[in-house]
Amino acid sequence: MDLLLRADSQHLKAKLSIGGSKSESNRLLISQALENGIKIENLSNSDDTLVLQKALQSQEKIIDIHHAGTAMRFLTAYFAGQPGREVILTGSNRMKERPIHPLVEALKTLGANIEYLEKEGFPPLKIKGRKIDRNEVKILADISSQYISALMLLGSSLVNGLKIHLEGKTTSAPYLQMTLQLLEKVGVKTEFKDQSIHIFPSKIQPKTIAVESDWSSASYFYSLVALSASAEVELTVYHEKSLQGDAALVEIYQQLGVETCFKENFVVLSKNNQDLSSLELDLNATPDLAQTIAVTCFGLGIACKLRGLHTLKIKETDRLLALQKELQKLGAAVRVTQDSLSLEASTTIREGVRISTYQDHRMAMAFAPLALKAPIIIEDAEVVSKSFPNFWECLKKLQIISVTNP
Ligand SMILES: O=C(O)C1=C[C@@H](OP(=O)(O)O)[C@@H](O)[C@H](O)C1
Ligand SMILES: C=C(OP(=O)(O)O)C(=O)O
Repeated sequence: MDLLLRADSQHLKAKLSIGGSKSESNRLLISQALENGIKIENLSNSDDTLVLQKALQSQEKIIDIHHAGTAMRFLTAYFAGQPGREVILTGSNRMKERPIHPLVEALKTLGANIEYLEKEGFPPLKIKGRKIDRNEVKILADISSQYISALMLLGSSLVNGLKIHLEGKTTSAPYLQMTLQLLEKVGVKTEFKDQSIHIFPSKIQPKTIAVESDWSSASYFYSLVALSASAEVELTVYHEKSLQGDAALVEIYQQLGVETCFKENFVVLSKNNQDLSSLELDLNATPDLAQTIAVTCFGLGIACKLRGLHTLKIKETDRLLALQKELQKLGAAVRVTQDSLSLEASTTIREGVRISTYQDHRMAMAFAPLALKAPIIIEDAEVVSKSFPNFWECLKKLQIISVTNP
């Protein structure tokens, strides 16, 4: 389904309830599978969470996690440590191109039995679960933090705990902190010192945990507010103290003219004047914000230089190339390298351009706010369900009107 989007008003006013964080939800689902007394409130309704939940309940031999990176990585470690269980873990065509060898090799050194069924180093995998009693492992930390979170979650179930030594420059570091803090919340003792993470032998506690709403999903409303004439947009449930690294939005978008006011369990976003002519950021810690920020800068006519983006090439699509192609269609002058994107300030935005989304939810959601500047067509708009199934409903509440299959 393609959607033509146009804004009925440049003034945004709405109260929106955003779904639970998929990252927090997916970690807690693994902890819950290990200790079923754990209760989760405000669980994400994203496809990535539903697919993980279904996989954990399934007794089937073949488990297909589609596009969900965290599900693929967390389940690889989880099933490797389930004695007597044998599964084939597979995913979408794109998932079969997303590397998993650092995690598989680390698990094998711990004694796991895992085979690659197609291409060496990539899903699908055949996993024969075993009791894992070795307790020390090293892993490359610069490709995806999800491998390390997967090991930490497994470590919380091991009788001897687990010591994980990180090699190379850590990418997406706040996601490791999120895993550690959620493990602590369910009673697992952890320590992260220098380049080593220690998960101490612990008994997971049957706690009730409330998931905060998803800050990556909030980014699209920050972009909308930045591109509006004026705004008063309430988003629930958010707190000033977050486990999610993408809460860094608050500071980043302050530079782009968005003010955040924290209330009891929600935030109010409003529009301030900004006179920035260019923005330079290292997004190594917050890769999921890159597309939103690049598009906001384009819409505001601000130049930007975004660095620390090497992981974008192995996400749902090659996000650097996808951004470059689609921004160019709109008239942008943009260059990309293996790990950066530079955008020149532009004064015009072409109208009625069809934006391809490359089966990437964030391509659809990052470009949608440009409807405030010019009518825009988003192709395969249903892709948003990977992380944010209610996204288009929220846009409707902000009077961004959509026409189906233009
Ligand atoms: O652990 C997580 O929940 C995630 C970690 C990040 O991936 P990488 O560590 O692969 O960058 C992020 O991009 C992804 O959306 C969610
Ligand atoms: C990269 C993402 O997800 P994953 O790696 O879990 O598929 C994302 O949600 O932007």
